[in-house]
Amino acid sequence: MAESTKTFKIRIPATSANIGPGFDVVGLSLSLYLTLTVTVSPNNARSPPTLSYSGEGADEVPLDPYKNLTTRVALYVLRCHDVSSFPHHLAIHVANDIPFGRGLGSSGAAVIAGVLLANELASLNLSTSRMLDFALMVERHPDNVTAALVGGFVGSYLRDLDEDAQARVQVPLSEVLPEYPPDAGEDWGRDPPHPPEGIGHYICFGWAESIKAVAIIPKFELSTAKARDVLPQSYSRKDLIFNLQRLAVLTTALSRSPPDPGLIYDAMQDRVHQPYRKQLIPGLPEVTTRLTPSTHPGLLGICLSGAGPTILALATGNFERIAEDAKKIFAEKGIDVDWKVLDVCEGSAVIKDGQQTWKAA
Ligand SMILES: Nc1ncnc2c1ncn2[C@@H]1O[C@H](COP(=O)(O)OP(=O)(O)OP(=O)(O)O)[C@@H](O)[C@H]1O
Ligand SMILES: N[C@@H](CCO)C(=O)O
Repeated sequence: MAESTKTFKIRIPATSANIGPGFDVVGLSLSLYLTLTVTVSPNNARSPPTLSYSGEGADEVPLDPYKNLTTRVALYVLRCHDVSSFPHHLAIHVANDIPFGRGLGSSGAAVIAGVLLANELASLNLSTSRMLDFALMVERHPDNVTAALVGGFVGSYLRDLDEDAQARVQVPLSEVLPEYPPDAGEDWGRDPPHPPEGIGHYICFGWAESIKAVAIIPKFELSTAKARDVLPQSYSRKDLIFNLQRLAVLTTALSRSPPDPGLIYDAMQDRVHQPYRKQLIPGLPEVTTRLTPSTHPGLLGICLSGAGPTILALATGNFERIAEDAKKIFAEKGIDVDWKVLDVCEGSAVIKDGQQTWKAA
């Protein structure tokens, strides 16, 4: 029987990590998506995969599948399962709503897209936990990738690994995602570093339905690497306790209906990353202190989204005023912003013939 064309979509949400005190711990999936439309045609003649992009990042992202983050991650996962190349006649169109380098988890989404792509192309049937292992070999903090994969408001940690497993997760990223030569063929390279089992563990928290996220997105990029470089290597006991106390309260406070603005506003304060990042984001201290539940009824709390520069305001109403007032403060610093009101949404999905065929379990 002749094989038919295989088509499916992969949809990954944006994410906001940290939510104030939960640096590298909590993430929230938001209703802005990276969508891949994948077609594999039934033709055995050798042909390289083709990649096209529309939307955010379309003018800067590499379209060479051996250089693009999503397809390189897919190839890594395939090679770990003895599949040495992409299928012939593979075409991928990426429609992207998630702006690059803004603190909305664009790289985490691209990595999860690569893992799901490999899982579908080679029918690997990986568990959610194993998918997370592969993602964590590439993006080494768990907050964005976990929230992108499983969805909702999620807390995660990296397990203390034994010596051998620890060495495996610490291999340089260049070995996990090598620079493939242009004519990378079936026999390319040596065995890739396989992830140990169960690198990351997570739990999904509740989320009060009335809470939406206002993303105030400055029109400049800040790479996560640069925003991590400004952080200190160690912290005082006082600052760590400050964050731990707030995070413990925040994870439950955001699940309660009606939400308590006084409690949430305080619980979203942070002393671990935001104070150090203000030098990279003009307007950050002003926006996060001048907008409060008293000045802007409906506002619950306000923080840096991920590594920034986006500001995340959690609110039950008054969205436009919150966003426009934040915009005015940024304008005083000469920074133009876009803003969007987003819902907390489900995690990643694979869709065939309009039906969802995979979601995290
Ligand atoms: N859809 C995509 N396809 C390919 N590469 C991407 C895609 N999205 C992001 N990237 C790569 O990831 C880089 C941005 O990653 P970075 O970690 O600096 O920021 P971010 O993930 O948007 O923010 P944060 O981690 O703070 O939420 C882009 O410059 C690009 O190289
Ligand atoms: N927790 C990470 C999220 C960005 O990817 C950070 O703030 O650096």
